[in-house]
Amino acid sequence: MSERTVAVLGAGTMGELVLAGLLRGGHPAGRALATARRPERAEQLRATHGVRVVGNAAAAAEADVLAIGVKPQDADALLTEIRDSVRPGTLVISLCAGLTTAFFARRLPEGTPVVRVMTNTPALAGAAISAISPGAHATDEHVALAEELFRPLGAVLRVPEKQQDAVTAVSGSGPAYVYLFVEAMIEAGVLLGLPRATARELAVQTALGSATMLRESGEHPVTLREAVTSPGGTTAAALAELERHGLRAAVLDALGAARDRATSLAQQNT
Ligand SMILES: NC(=O)C1=CN([C@@H]2O[C@H](COP(=O)(O)OP(=O)(O)OC[C@H]3O[C@@H](n4cnc5c(N)ncnc54)[C@H](O)[C@@H]3O)[C@@H](O)[C@H]2O)C=CC1
Ligand SMILES: O=C(O)[C@@H]1CCC=N1
Repeated sequence: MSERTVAVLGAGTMGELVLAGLLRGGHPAGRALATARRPERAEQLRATHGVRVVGNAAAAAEADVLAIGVKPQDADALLTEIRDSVRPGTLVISLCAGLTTAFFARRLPEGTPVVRVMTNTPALAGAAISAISPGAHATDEHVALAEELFRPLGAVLRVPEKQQDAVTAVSGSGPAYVYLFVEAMIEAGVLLGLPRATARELAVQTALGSATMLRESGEHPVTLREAVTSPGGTTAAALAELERHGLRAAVLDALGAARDRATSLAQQNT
């Protein structure tokens, strides 16, 4: 990867995380480009990362790998802008929720390899999970390049493209569900009389510890939950309330809604 020039087109929240990961992984800043819509944003990217910030067409003409970090609704306009500048064999990597590799292929020169990646914001802490799917013209080598680009952000895995909308529902949007749950635990702690700082420390460390246990023990969540739940005890009382309020059904419906939204983004942007 280090001998290739990588451009992040639309370096917003996710694009900047990809850029930062690339540079953290030792990629020379001289071989990294970014594009931005606002001049202040361009200046910020230059100052923070020491990369060149250029126009979309110039980036597309120079780079060997293009990471597309714009919102799904902005992808069509961006692709129209760069189409005539993309060189044969340039690898295009989409970060966009919902949009298919076929959407990109239709708007790029014939045969352009496209790889679709769904990552998530814990990339900021090197703890993302990035799911990678090759499009029609992407080879194993292209997927390996995408893996190399996303590995500094955290874990990577390959998934068939037809699973990407479900992946988006689970892990792409997933951090928001976890933050909501932790936020609710903090508020509940405050309601029970704990100082806010104490409630925050207890809730955050409990989320971190529980996630660490899930990963390191390899146990099923049910087994870990049962180990916390004493007969007639406090946890059983709490879990009964969560079930009574339909937590499980709410999660099923929420992830279904996220998946459906990803699918409709694709339908609105064919
Ligand atoms: N935020 C998240 O947690 C995740 C987002 N994604 C996907 O990543 C993509 C980006 O999302 P965010 O980073 O959250 O959005 P964002 O709004 O922070 O970043 C998009 C950036 O693209 C820029 N942009 C738009 N059109 C442009 C153009 N023509 N030329 C240059 N720059 C342009 C915008 O100014 C903005 O800075 C989306 O497609 C989203 O579906 C995927 C996984 C997680
Ligand atoms: O909310 C969204 O549409 C993006 C995609 C996954 C996470 N954030």
